[in-house]
Amino acid sequence: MASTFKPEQARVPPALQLPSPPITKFKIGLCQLSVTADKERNIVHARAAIEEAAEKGAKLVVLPEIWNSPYSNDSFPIYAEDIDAGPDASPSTAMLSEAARLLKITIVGGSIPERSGDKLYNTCCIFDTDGKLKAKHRKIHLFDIDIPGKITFKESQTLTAGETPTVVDTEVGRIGIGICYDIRFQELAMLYAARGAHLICYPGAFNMTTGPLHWELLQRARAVDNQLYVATCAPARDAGGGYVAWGHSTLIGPFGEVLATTEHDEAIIISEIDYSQIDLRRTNLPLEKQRRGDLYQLVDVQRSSSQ
Ligand SMILES: NC(=O)CC(=O)C(=O)O
Repeated sequence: MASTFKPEQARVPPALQLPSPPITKFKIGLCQLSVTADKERNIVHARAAIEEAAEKGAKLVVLPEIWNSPYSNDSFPIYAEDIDAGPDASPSTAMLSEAARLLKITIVGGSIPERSGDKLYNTCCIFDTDGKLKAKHRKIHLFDIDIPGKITFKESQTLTAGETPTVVDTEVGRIGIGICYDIRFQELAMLYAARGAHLICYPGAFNMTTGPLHWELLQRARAVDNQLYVATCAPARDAGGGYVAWGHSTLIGPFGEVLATTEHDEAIIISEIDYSQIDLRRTNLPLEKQRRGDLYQLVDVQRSSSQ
């Protein structure tokens, strides 16, 4: 079969010059929240946590994956909101927008089940300091796994996968977004690095089987391979819930170092990000210059098809 693939067009250029965001040193707040079956309570609770993080100096606040609903295929259709239909149809994102505007902070709003037409997505909304919705990331890689006797979960029973990687320019830098299972796919993180991201945020809800072995390992791998910051935010553990989350929200630096983390209870992590560390580590280890583009290359499908 004839191929239309043109490697010379698809080649990813060396990592972009890092853009200069308005602030390069700031506090991030990771709100590891308890989530219940009561959506209204979840919204009020998330708002209080965002306010507390902002009070403690956070300029960027990150929420967990699926923070307004239990994490289950039965719940997704019931709790889903039509984000594009405006604040009345989406009380969860209306709250995030208002909080971002009033507190003048950037919010990476974890994720909620989104209804769009007859489809459901696992969607993260990013709000700017003026409360505007800057971007929406729909989980690209659905969590379909089967580890017999341990955990079987198939998000694809109810959810549709997103089609677009998301990189967004904010007051606190260029941020790439992934949701939970997206962290397992290193190409996505490489793509974000090539597009000049300073930070990748992964709202995520790993579980008691994969969490202990993979959660921190994957975060550190994404950070050290791409020499950027990685922030994750998980729900707090409910040992009696249907899906038991691993917790352990974390901030990783561009040298692969754990800068801040927590266990599985509710917590608000406040930690400092300093983007000068990215330049420092890229000078110490000039991986980008040493990459053997003559032997292997990453393909940015979107960029190559728009050329
Ligand atoms: N819940 C997820 O999307 C991912 C996860 O738990 C895993 O990859 O393990």
